[in-house]
Amino acid sequence: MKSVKLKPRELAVRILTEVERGSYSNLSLNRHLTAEISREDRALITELVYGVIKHRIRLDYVLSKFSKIGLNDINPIILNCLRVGLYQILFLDKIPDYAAVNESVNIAKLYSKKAAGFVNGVLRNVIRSKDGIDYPDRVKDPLRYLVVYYSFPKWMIRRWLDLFGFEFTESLCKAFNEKPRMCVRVNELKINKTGLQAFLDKEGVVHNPGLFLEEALYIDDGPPLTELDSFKNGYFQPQDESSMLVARALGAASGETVLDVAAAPGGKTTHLAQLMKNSGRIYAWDIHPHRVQLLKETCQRLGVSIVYPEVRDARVPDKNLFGKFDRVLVDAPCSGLGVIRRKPDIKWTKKPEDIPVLKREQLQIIRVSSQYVKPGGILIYSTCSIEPEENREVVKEFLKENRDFDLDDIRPHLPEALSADVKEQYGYIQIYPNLHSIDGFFIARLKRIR
Ligand SMILES: C[S@@+](CC[C@H](N)C(=O)[O-])C[C@H]1O[C@@H](n2cnc3c(N)ncnc32)[C@H](O)[C@@H]1O
Repeated sequence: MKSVKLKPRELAVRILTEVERGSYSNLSLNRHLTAEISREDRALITELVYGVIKHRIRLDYVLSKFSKIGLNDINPIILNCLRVGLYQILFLDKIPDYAAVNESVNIAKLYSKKAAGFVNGVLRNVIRSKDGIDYPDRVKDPLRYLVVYYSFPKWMIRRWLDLFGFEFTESLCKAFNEKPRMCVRVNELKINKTGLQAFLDKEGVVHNPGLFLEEALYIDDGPPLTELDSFKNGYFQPQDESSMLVARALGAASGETVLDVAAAPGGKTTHLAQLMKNSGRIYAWDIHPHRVQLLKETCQRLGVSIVYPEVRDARVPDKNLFGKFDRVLVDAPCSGLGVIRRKPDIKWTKKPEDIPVLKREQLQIIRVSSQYVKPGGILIYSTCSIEPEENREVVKEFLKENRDFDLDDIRPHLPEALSADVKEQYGYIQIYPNLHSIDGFFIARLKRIR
């Protein structure tokens, strides 16, 4: 059966079933959302897939109250039919409840009449009682309430309650469940901002200015980005504003020699090249060959010619390069717990035991990479995580064992609206989606003082 023949909800059920079997949701969506599918249908399928992934615990909690069969005993495809139907009933106002039920029943019919009857019965029962669903008590059992109502694994909520307390954790959960806006960076090597805005207007794209940065634009509606001529011509690069702050914080100037040790797919490398006006040299490494290939393609599309990509393991030191770089960027592999808005699978794929493993790897990478910085040079350490172990603890441990480095004031390199949030010692910033409306990120600026 070819995907293009499937109806949007059928396709959503199929993608969700693939994701449960181990596919990444974004890759599965890209594979199935072919050009033949209308813009509206693509938007609906994406909404249903991400919605069900984001709200899985809450959906299953409600279903288990209305199903006589235990959820583990339901065929995975039928269970996803139920989840897709329920997601529309609970979260999408624009779809009438009866339409959501009928569509799920029709998909179930493809499997068996009995399954269709079951789906119909469960969803109709939910509709009758949807305003009186009994969730865990917010005051008496805050942990379980947050887990169920916002659908996060218990270990994450426990960790955040310890770190931030209830109010902040709840607002963090809400922000992570919001639909992220698509942000792009104007590629000033090829076009200026007004030029790009005019081009996007002609392509029927609805765009709005960045929240913090001149070079950022939000794309709020329009055709799929990668199909636009403005994309193919390399006039912009999809990138969140948080991620753009990293290259800004490094502060590289034209003509300098820069090393980016974990560079693929190249969002920050190509931003650096832009800030350096495509003059100087950027050595860009990544451990994964297929990702280095992506980086090369991005450089080519954006007209960046000062990047020297290489497949390399940043944990392995290269003595010949010690002290050779004006600036080094360590955009470390991390848990990604700051970007759950964009990658909801992270809720279910990351485990608490991953964090100490990542921390060890991050420390290894920063220790080795710091040796490439010239005396007086700058080292940036960044992650898209909000976990202190991967962030300020890595920096703290690194500084404790490296008297050659010190924190350097990051504030002059940040937009004013954010520099106010930099805490004493002024060397780093932690960005949270609930406070700043951009992805969760950590950026530390260190200087080699000896
Ligand atoms: C956060 S991502 C980098 C994103 C990139 N800087 C950008 O802005 O597009 C981290 C990268 O580190 C790479 N990586 C993981 N372990 C590595 C290692 N030991 N050496 C070099 N790269 C590594 C991963 O393949 C991944 O591409």
